[in-house]
Order: sequence, then structure tokens, then C-alpha cells
Amino acid sequence: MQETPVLEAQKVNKYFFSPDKTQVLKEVTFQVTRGEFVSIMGKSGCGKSTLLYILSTMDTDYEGKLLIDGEVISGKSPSYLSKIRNEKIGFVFQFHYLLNEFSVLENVMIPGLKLNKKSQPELEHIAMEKLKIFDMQDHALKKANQLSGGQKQRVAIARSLMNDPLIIMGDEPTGNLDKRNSDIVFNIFKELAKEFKQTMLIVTHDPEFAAGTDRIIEMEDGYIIKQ
Ligand SMILES: Nc1ncnc2c1ncn2[C@@H]1O[C@H](COP(=O)(O)OP(=O)(O)OP(=O)(O)O)[C@@H](O)[C@H]1O
Repeated sequence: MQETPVLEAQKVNKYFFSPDKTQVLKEVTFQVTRGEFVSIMGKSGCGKSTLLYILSTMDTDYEGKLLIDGEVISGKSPSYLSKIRNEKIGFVFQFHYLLNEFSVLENVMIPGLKLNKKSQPELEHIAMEKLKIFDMQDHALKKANQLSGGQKQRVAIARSLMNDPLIIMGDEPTGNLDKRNSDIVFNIFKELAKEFKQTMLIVTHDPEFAAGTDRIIEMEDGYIIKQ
């Protein structure tokens, strides 16, 4: 029997209506299977971020079908989508969006608090385990703004793992980092793929990053032209 894809988009079309009606996603159809490390590439403006926004269930205004873990997600209520997001998707962005006034440990715990299923000590323990993966445990009690750019991004990745997501989605997670820190973050992703079989879908402009992933999905003018 064929394995259920972690993520599946079927003929997704997206239009923006201002200033004029423009179709920015055209019949986008693809699957990501468990454990795959996939990158999405394409010229600026081809629709990568728009696609990621839809796949992450944050934008519901599109045509077509989206399935997460075999479940049809398109058309579901905002509260249901929020539950799916918290339980199944981890996010890493170009900018880390850590809360500066909170400690590193507290920042990592946030997705766990949202699920409201575990006690505070349990969440602290899990957050610490996630920090250890990236050798950031000694920084747990620092405020987020006391870290370097690269360290912040490592914490943001640890945070994305807090609820053991089915898939991590990233929008240019190395876009704001210098070469050295980009390499560190890339190696972290690579380790997540190899050691933990973590499924990941990452938008990137960096050909070197993409070359190290299992598969590159290439977009042009709203279409997937290669996958
Ligand atoms: N809210 C919006 N209203 C109207 N047009 C939009 C809106 N958001 C994006 N667009 C347009 O949709 C197209 C795709 O944008 P998107 O941000 O998805 O591209 P991208 O491939 O992620 O680009 P980049 O690599 O520069 O981040 C672009 O032409 C953009 O101008």
C-alpha cells in the first residue's frame, strides 16, 4: 500500500484582486512524503511565499485541495485550522520572531503552551531537550535578545520542533544570515532530516542550500515547472 503523503496540494489556484485580478498560483499539484527534505526555489515574485502561506493553513482563500496527513484541510474552520497548525506544523521564518523579553527556554515552550496538553515542568523538560539538539541548553535562561543572529535562529528551529511536528515549513530560514551561520542552520536541517527523519519543506533562494536537500521543487510564474 502506498504511504499517505504528509502534505498534498491538488490543483491549487490563487488570485489576488488588487490592484488587478492576477493569478499567482496556477494548478499547483505536488506531494511531500514522510521524512523528505524538500526545497522550493524560483525567481522573486513567482509565488513561493504565497504557496507556503496556503500550505501552512494561514491563507484559506484559494481554489483547489490541500491535504495534511491524508486529511482534507481546505474548507475547514479557522479554529480547526489553528489546531492543525499547532499540532502538526512547525515554522521557521527568515526573521526569527522570538520574544525578546522572554527567556530562550520560554520562547521554545510557546508552541507547547498553545496546545495546552502538558504541565509546565513537562514543557520545560521538552524545551530543554530541543535546545540540547542544537547545543543551546547553556543559553536557556538568557533573554532572547542576548543571543547572536545565528543562535537566535537555532532557538527558532528548536521552537519549531516543540510539538514534534509532522512537517517543518520554512520561508528563507537562512535569508538573513551570513555564510557561516547559514551553513550552521543548513547542517541543522540536514541533521534533522538524517537523524530524525523530520519532514521539511523550505523556501530558499540559496542554490547551495537547495542542492543539499532531497528534492527541489522549482516554480516559475505561479507554476511548478519541476519537482
Ligand atoms: N497581498 C497581495 N496582494 C496582491 N498581490 C500580491 C500580494 N502578495 C503577493 N502578491 C503578488 O503575488 C506574486 C507572488 O508573490 P510571493 O510573495 O508569493 O513571491 P515569492 O516567490 O515568495 O517572492 P520572493 O522570492 O521575492 O519572496 C507577486 O507578484 C506579488 O507581487
